[in-house]
Amino acid sequence: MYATEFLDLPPMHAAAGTVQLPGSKSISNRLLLLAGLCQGQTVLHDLLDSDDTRVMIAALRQLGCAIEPRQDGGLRVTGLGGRLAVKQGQLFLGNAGTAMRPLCAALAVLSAREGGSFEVSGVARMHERPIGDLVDALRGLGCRIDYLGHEGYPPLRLAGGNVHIGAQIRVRGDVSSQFLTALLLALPLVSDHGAVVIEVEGELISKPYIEITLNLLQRFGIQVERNGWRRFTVPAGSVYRSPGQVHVEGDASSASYFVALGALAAQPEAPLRIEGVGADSIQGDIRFVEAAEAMGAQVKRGPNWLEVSRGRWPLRALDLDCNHIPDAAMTLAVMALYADGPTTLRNIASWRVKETDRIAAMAAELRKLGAEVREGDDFIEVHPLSAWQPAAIKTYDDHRVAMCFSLAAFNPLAGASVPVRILDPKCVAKTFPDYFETLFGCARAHVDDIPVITIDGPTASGKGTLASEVAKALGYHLLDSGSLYRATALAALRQSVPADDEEGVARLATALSLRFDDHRIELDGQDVTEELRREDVGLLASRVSAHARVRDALRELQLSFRRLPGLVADGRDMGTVIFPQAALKVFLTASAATRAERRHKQLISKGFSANISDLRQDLEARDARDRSRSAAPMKPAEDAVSLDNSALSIEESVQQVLAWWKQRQPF
Ligand SMILES: O=C(O)C1=C[C@@H](OP(=O)(O)O)[C@@H](O)[C@H](O)C1
Ligand SMILES: C=C(OP(=O)(O)O)C(=O)O
Repeated sequence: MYATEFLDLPPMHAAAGTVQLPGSKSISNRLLLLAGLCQGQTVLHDLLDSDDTRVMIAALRQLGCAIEPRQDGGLRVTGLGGRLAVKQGQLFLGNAGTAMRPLCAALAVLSAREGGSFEVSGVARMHERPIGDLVDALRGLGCRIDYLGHEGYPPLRLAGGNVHIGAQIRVRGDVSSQFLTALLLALPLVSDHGAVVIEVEGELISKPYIEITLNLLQRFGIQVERNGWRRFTVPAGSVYRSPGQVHVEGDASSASYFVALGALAAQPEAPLRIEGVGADSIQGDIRFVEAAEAMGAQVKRGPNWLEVSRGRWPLRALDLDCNHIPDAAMTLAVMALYADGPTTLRNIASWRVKETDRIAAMAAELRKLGAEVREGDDFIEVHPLSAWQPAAIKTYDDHRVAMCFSLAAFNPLAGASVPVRILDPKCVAKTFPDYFETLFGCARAHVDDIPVITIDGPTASGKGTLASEVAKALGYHLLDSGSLYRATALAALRQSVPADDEEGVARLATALSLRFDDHRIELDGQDVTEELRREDVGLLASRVSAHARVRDALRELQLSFRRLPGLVADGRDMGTVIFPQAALKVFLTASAATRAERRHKQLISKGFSANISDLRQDLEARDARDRSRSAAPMKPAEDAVSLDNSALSIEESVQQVLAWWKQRQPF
């Protein structure tokens, strides 16, 4: 996951390959609750691992459910058997509507029947998301529920009561379908003395989510009778029965970004393949595919996969009632930028009470890109875009805003070439923590569009640390080019190839088998991270790196580090030879005395003995050799900015480089 302050998406122009979807949020949280309420054990496979499911799991554990990971990746849940194991608790449910609403209903009826008191809360936005209709329905049933903040909103206290199932239970359905879902999931708990009838008042929205609820209840042995969308009956004596093992299908709402991407950027002969959902999905958002087809996507489907490519171009504008696909419809609003006329998405009033006011958020951010947008209480109209502007997209802690706006970075397909900045990209953790990694796995950009920052400088100037910190702050890849020369030197040592055998060392360099993994480096399958830092390896690296053929042999490997979303490369010739077009080149220096001192500290802390003046002599000799070699001598690029960090902390140097970088961005 990118936990950076922002993530800059360079202009991208194509997509291909295969995407594996994370599990469905709606299915995962329903299954967790059902497994938690029923008797015995249930093993859940391919469950979504994200903020929304983590809060649900944590809450169920607090309530006494044993939830353990299995060796095969499944999660074993031991249910409560419909009874409270714990009578008190304070549960934090983040911003997960699928945890807040159903857990409230379950705890309200359980505490009313068995006694107990539970406080449920969430993030600040959750305390602005309505729950009054559900509370009214549960109070009508005899549950005692107190508002701890504002009337109609969490946090709540669920504190006993006296359940009487006689009259019908009424619930409004026009603000969120999750209130009805919550009742359907919880009311089997009180069906022992008779059937429970739920009447829906007002127009029920987001109906397909009710179908998911009914489908999963059925898997747990509960057959709800349904009369249209008005009346639902939980039969008398309904008891949750574990199906033993359940598999969670991929998330259809998460699929929407890749279906859209295929429609925009995948060629028919190499469609984007999406695995995890398909024609057999029980999620309503699978019908996003039809909307994408209406806009021009070409889609092939199997039971649990989709293959999507561009059909019609530009996309065909759409006028669509999106009530049945409230979440995926946000993706259409960004696709609309690539259409042949204004697209109108209707009947989406519920957008206003979700992770943020989504109609307002989409309108504001689309306008930042330059789009003309009209919004009303329950619709949004988006015009296609011709004059794209680079924009820093605010994401309002809303995963879907972050994910759908990533599609705006494909503006080269509409004749533009501007980057898109996604602020606070970690908000995708709600349902798809690895969204951007997945996107970069299948998106393509022209190599010249992928930003590079080079940091060159002499030994012990601190460029490795600086580069690594800058890369971390921007979410970019890191190339420590020195490590490639060190690895070549180590290979030469191991295979007894003399350092002055240019041909022999170059052959080794060409055939290096290296693997980089989270700051560790493997040579021939063996972790050599520490060995590469040895002084003798460093000195030998300086010698072998003077050979032009060795440098040539490592060139392609270095270039291959330039991948989405960007690269920070450190070394001695990054800005002069390997990435001469880099947008920011830093030449880092520090006095020889400072560098010798740093190296000395480093060695002592690792338990090696060292002498400062010897170290200083060594590094001055090395500087001289690096500067005077004929192949790619170490020198600042003409357009490099110099940074002498002798008197700077690491943090200060990092901030300086980031400030230079930000100045060069168009946002
Ligand atoms: O029941 C569910 O799993 C959901 C129902 C929908 O909410 P509304 O019914 O509030 O539209 C949807 O937006 C949400 O992401 C998940
Ligand atoms: C509305 C959403 O979430 P929640 O389940 O919290 O309602 C969503 O995921 O788009």
